[in-house]
Amino acid sequence: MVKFLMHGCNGKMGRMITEIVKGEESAAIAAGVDAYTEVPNEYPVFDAIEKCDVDVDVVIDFSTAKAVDGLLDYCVAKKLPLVLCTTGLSEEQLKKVEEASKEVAILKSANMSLGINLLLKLLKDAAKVLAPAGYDIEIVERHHNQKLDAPSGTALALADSINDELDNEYHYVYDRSQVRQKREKKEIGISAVRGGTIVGNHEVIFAGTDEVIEFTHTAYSRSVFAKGAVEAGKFLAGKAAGMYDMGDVVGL
Ligand SMILES: NC(=O)C1=CN([C@@H]2O[C@H](COP(=O)(O)OP(=O)(O)OC[C@H]3O[C@@H](n4cnc5c(N)ncnc54)[C@H](OP(=O)(O)O)[C@@H]3O)[C@@H](O)[C@H]2O)C=CC1
Ligand SMILES: O=C(O)C1=N[C@H](C(=O)O)C[C@H](O)C1
Repeated sequence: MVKFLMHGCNGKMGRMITEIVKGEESAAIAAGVDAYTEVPNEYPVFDAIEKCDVDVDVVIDFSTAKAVDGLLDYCVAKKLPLVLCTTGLSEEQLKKVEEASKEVAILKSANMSLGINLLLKLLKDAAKVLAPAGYDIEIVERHHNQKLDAPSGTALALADSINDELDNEYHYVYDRSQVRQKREKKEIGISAVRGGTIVGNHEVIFAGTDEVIEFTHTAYSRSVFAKGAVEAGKFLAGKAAGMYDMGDVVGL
């Protein structure tokens, strides 16, 4: 039985994971951490990770970027593997994640769904053919009105996957209202829409002369992220220090 510490247990994702883990025979949530502790939970909940003294095997995190520094310190101190799903991390925090991964296993992924992780691969093939043929690349993401970060971590991961394939020669343009010139060839435009309860929608557009190819992924429920996170948690238990990704879990 793999015992999870659910970091951000009372948020939208934390609650979804709590429900999904109930149907698991090989995993359970042993403790939670959340800034919001005014609701009853089936497991002990702490209002700060430093206070958590429950024995666990893996930490699953869906919280907020400002909580990630303390989380990394805790995982390193307790030698705990970490499934890091929070998005919107700063450059400094990303470096801290790399440093921490020298001490513990860290699986960092902006999107735990199978569909997006497959798309990360498919886009490499598309970019290899379409970018040299002069197609412009644009990404549009849509999310609910409670989301803190923009653009989404997934949009950035999709752009990075394409850019890696193109020798990292492309730069990202987030706000065209400030760009008083025509689009450059080697740019990836990234636009964010926020509204209502949209769970998550990502479109990658390759626009050529008289031809457009679009890849679209839509999450209709947070369960696609939650199921991926639970699988990742089970996968990471007992793993050696290092950086892992969802490709390692789903075999991509
Ligand atoms: N990788 C993936 O597949 C996915 C990633 N995400 C990312 O996960 C994160 C959380 O998303 P979501 O669940 O929708 O957000 P929510 O805001 O619904 O949940 C976050 C929870 O974390 C709590 N929190 C705040 N500070 C701390 C702290 N110091 N320690 C522990 N918990 C804290 C919040 O409490 P309070 O509200 O009181 O501040 C809240 O309950 C976001 O960054 C989002 O982008 C989301 C979906 C999928
Ligand atoms: O905040 C969300 O809700 C989501 N965040 C992730 C991101 O920033 O990419 C993943 C998913 O799209 C939902």
